[in-house]
Amino acid sequence: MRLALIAHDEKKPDLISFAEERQADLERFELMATGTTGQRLIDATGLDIERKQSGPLGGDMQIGAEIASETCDGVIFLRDPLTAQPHEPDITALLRICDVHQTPLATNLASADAVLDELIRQLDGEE
Ligand SMILES: O=C(CO)COP(=O)(O)O
Repeated sequence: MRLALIAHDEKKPDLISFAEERQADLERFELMATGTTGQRLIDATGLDIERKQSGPLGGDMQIGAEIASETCDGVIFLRDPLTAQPHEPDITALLRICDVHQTPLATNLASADAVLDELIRQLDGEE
């Protein structure tokens, strides 16, 4: 099962803490991330993560393409709701394509736990 991890700059510390707390669970997935998020997560946890471009350079669109291809099963995207992003259209497109494909999407820490728990439940059912 493939999971995407993304965080805006103000939320990267939260995502790193989440990944540290849930590292054993995350290791069960094929992970992908936008560029800077991925590097920060790798540095902090050593998780094996496929890094896409940085978000403003097209990383959100690359993850959107994975969702459109049905090669990404869930997204944890800790958005910063208080800071304008130069690539807002890409962010909107990513959220939209998740809805089009019924891809589980968490946009804050509380729902990140819920989405990860559900995907783990599905993984356990597959085994
Ligand atoms: O901007 C982002 C998502 O919209 C995240 O990109 P980075 O992980 O490269 O910072």
